[in-house]
Amino acid sequence: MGHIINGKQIAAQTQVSITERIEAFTAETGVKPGLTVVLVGEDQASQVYVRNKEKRAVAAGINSAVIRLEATTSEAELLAVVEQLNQAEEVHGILVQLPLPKTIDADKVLDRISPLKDVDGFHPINVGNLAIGKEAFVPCTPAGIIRLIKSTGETIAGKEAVVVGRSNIVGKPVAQLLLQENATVTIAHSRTTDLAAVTKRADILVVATGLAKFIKKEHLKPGAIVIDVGMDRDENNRLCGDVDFDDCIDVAGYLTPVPGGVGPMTITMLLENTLISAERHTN
Ligand SMILES: NC(=O)C1=CN([C@@H]2O[C@H](COP(=O)(O)OP(=O)(O)OC[C@H]3O[C@@H](n4cnc5c(N)ncnc54)[C@H](OP(=O)(O)O)[C@@H]3O)[C@@H](O)[C@H]2O)C=CC1
Ligand SMILES: Nc1nc(=O)c2c([nH]1)NC[C@@H]1CN(c3ccc(C(=O)N[C@@H](CCC(=O)O)C(=O)O)cc3)C=[N+]21
Ligand SMILES: [Mg+2]
Repeated sequence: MGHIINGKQIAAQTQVSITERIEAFTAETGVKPGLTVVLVGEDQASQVYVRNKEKRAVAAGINSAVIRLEATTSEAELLAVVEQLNQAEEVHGILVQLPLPKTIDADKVLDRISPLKDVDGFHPINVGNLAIGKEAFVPCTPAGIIRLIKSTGETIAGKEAVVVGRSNIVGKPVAQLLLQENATVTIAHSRTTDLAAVTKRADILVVATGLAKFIKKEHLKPGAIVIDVGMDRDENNRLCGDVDFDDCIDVAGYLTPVPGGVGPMTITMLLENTLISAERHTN
């Protein structure tokens, strides 16, 4: 029987120490870290994330704001909002919730967020700095994944790590971080021939496909650390991951559940990035 990695608990514990750092920072400087989330349209899933983020940011001592814009908002209007936030002194972190409506060019919007306020780590400057090993805002989901892997007490260096998925927001940056931790990294995707042969090599398997219960025990090396990034819906419209939890839990060494795994840790990392940004803007 594999161990369940309790992301919810680890996220809460990590938030305690971030909250203490924020209290000390605010006591010393008189500045409250500020995070503004921009939500365009009514994407159901995004509404849930935004609500969770706001609650936890406020609890951590962060000045949290949400700008809700109609789905019909034009690209020019959104760019103007971003520009205003870039200029606003009390705003240290800007997060534009993805996906954006198809009428808006998301890359263009991400380009316009000040890299110094880009707490998502999605701006090309931060992506580039991460790739060359310089200081950067590290994307929250990948950063949280590394923390969850480390929580097992297993070492990453020298291990075979396989990432399934190559998106800019999860697959590619988590592969970069695993490489920085000295894992031997393979990235698989929809054009991979014989996926199971690749994933079976993994001591550490990170899955970010968006395909409900896609990974089965046949994909796993016994004892592997398995990180499930998916936020999917099963046949009963219940939240589930990309990994078939019940099928895999007896073969995996460690497995993250959905919900209660990667998601809560993502939010904790966002709070930490907001604190880091406030410190950089203030010192
Ligand atoms: N918990 C959290 O904090 C977060 C959760 N998520 C969730 O993670 C999941 C992935 O998100 P995201 O990375 O944005 O997804 P994308 O849809 O952007 O990327 C999915 C990736 O999976 C690959 N893929 C699709 N089908 C297969 C297949 N049959 N075999 C192997 N690879 C395949 C795609 O390959 P190709 O490139 O060839 O098309 C692509 O690279 C979603 O469920 C999302 O909701 C996302 C962000 C944060
Ligand atoms: N600019 C941008 N940055 C993101 O980081 C970003 C984004 N856009 N768009 C959407 C994805 C997805 N994402 C999640 C964050 C937290 C949970 C989360 O808190 N999940 C909880 C609760 C889920 C629930 O109850 O519905 C859990 O898994 O236990 C999930 C998903 C961030 N993303
Ligand atoms: Mg995507």
